[in-house]
Amino acid sequence: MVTEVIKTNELHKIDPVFGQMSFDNHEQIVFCNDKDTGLKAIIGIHNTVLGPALGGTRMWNYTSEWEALNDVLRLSRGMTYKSAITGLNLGGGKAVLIGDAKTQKTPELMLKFGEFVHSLGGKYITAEDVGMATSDMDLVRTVTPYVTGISESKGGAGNPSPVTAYGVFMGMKAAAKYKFGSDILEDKVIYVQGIGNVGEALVENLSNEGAKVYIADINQDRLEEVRDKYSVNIYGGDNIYAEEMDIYAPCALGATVNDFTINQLSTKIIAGAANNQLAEEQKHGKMLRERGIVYAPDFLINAGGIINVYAELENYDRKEIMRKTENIYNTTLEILKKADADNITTHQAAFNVAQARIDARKNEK
Ligand SMILES: NC(=O)c1ccc[n+]([C@@H]2O[C@H](COP(=O)([O-])OP(=O)(O)OC[C@H]3O[C@@H](n4cnc5c(N)ncnc54)[C@H](O)[C@@H]3O)[C@@H](O)[C@H]2O)c1
Repeated sequence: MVTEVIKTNELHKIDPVFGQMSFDNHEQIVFCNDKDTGLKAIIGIHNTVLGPALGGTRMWNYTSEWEALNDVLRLSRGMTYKSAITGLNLGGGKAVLIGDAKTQKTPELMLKFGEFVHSLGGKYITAEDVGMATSDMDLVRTVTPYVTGISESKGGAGNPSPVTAYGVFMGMKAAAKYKFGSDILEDKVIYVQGIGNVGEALVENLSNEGAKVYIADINQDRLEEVRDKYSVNIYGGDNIYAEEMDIYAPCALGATVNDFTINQLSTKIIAGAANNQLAEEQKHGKMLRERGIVYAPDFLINAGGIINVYAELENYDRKEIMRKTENIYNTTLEILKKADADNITTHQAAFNVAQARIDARKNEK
């Protein structure tokens, strides 16, 4: 990678970290580098008022360091509010590894990353995210206890994705109840964008309920595999946003609700697993509200995964995990109603509840 050295007399124009829009009073940002393994990672610790900052590690082939930094800042902030609204005693953190998970993720690199996590003494606890598998967390566990999402055979709660998908399914049902008066998804036209770990498990829940499911992904093999397994339809068009549908479920990467897509959207509900679906929370939240599209806040309905990994820290069982995840239905319905009553966006309504919990704890201290 060729990097230009910024001249010191130009530095003031850049404000590379604290000046970023996505920098929202993060407590700590850790840049990790290891020449031998090629590790380049950023750990973002947004807020630890409620507890240690827990959030997954994402490995992605970012086009620039700016993109990686922006991603980790947005993701770690999201974790703060996700844990807060879910009632967990956790703060918000996240890590990104810069590189292609398929070709650059080696055991040595993961171990080195684990050492960096360990050096933070438990202030940040990691788990899996895009580009990571349970086996990677098992490896990290050999160098630090500050990791969750490890396999069941090693005492962990296993892959969180099916639990995340179940929570999204619950949130989607609540949004349907609010919008259509019934939470039955049979015959509803639902587009699932991204059929990875969470997307596939969501498709399973939806097809069991008899929804008319369309799937989209950049991976053709995966599309065929999931279509054959659940008898769903592969989306063959080139602009998913403009398709007439009841529910759009973004389950790939974030920011798909943005200036380019929002006016094309022809859906009644947005409910999916991807983090940070709104490119700009205030602006795009408002635009969705004006257009009458019900948005089930991502950080609220995709909390099943964090509930699952939290169980590893608190030693609660599968039944309790599923009970807490099922409760996403009730919380979502409350938030949608509250947004209406207060005439604010659903994102803002969820955010306010989460922030109030953080503020209350801060005042207790
Ligand atoms: N795994 C969890 O428990 C969990 C928890 C909370 C949130 N999330 C979020 O949910 C999303 C999916 O997570 P995952 O674990 O299933 O990841 P994954 O890597 O298993 O799956 C992502 C899928 O999206 C596809 N994809 C990527 N870019 C795409 C595009 N432009 N259009 C269509 N498809 C595209 C990929 O090919 C892949 O199949 C991520 O945003 C993640 O942060 C996951």
